[in-house]
Amino acid sequence: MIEFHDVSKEFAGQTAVKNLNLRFEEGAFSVLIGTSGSGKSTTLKMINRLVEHDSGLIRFAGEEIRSLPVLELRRRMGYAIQSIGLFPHWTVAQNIATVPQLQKWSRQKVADRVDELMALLGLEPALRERYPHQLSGGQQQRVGVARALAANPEVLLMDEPFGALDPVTRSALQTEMTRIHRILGRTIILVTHDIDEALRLADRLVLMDNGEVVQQGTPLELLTRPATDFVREFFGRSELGVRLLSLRTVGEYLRPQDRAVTGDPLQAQMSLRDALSAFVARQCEVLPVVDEQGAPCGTLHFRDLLAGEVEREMAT
Ligand SMILES: Nc1ncnc2c1ncn2[C@@H]1O[C@H](COP(=O)(O)OP(=O)(O)OP(=O)(O)O)[C@@H](O)[C@H]1O
Repeated sequence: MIEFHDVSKEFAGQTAVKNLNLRFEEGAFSVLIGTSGSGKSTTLKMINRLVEHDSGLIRFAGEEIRSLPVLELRRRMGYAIQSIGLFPHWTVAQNIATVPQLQKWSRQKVADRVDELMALLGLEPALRERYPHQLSGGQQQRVGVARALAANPEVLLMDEPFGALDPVTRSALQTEMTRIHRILGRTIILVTHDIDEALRLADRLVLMDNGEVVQQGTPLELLTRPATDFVREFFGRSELGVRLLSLRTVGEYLRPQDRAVTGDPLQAQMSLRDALSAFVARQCEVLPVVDEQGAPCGTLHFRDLLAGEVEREMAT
C-alpha cells in the first residue's frame, strides 16, 4: 500500500536517508526502529510530505505521492506525534473534531464520531469539555490518537507517540493500540526507539541505521535471523531469551490433552513472558490454560517455556 523505491533525502548536503526500498502492507502494523538520527522520523514524514524526498519514488495505493494534492494526501493519513500538538484553547471534543469539521461533516455526525472515538480510546465522557492542560499526559496522548483517527484515515502515522509517558501509562496505551489495530484493521506505521515497544506492536519491523535500512521482516525474523552483527547487538544478546518469550503465546506451547490441573488459569493468548511472571509469582511448575471464551484448553508446563524454537535460538 505504501512503497519506497530508492528514496533518498539530504538536508543541507548531509544525507538523512539513502536508497530506501520499503513496502508497508495494507492493514499491517509496521514499526520503524533504529538508533538516534538514523532517519526514522524523516522516513515517516516523507510519507505525508511533511518532508519532501529528493529522489526515488514513494507510492501510496499505487500513486506517486507527489502526484496527489498535499491536502488530499494528508486527509487520507492520520498523524500522531509525541508532542501531541493539541490546540490549547479547544476542548477535547473540539480537538478530536478538527479534521471532520474541516471536511464539513454535519454537527450530529461530528458529535457521534467524537463519542465513538472517546469510547474507543477509553476516554471518559466527562472529559469531553475539558481543555488539554486539564488532562494527564496519557489522556492527552489518547486525544491525540483519537484526533488522528477522526476522519477515518486509510493510514495512521505515529512518531514516538508514547515517548513522554511513564512506563505504566505507556504500556496501557500500547495495549490499546494493539486492540484498536485489531478492531479497525488500519495500516499503521509507528516510529520508536524502544525495542520492547517495537516487538510488542509490530507485525513488521524496519531497522534503520545511519540513514539506511539494515533489515526488515517480522520481529521473530530479526531476533532469530539477524542479518548483521549490528542487528544482533541492537536487540541485545543478553536479553534475547526474554524478548523471544514476548513474541510467543501460551497457546503455542500448551499441552492440550492435559486438563487435570487446577488453579487460576492462564489465557491461551497471553505472551510466554507474562506466563513466566505468573510461574514466578505463584511458584509452581504447571498451570491450567483457558481459551478466549474461558473454556479449559490444556496446561502449560514451566519447563516447556524454554523448549522448541526459543531454546534452539538461544543456543546459537
Ligand atoms: N529539518 C531538518 N534539517 C536538517 N537536518 C535534519 C532535519 N531533520 C532531520 N535532520 C537530520 O537528518 C538525520 C535523520 O534525522 P531523523 O530525525 O530522521 O532521525 P531519527 O532516527 O528519527 O532520530 P531520533 O530517534 O533521534 O528522533 C539526522 O542527522 C538529523 O539531524
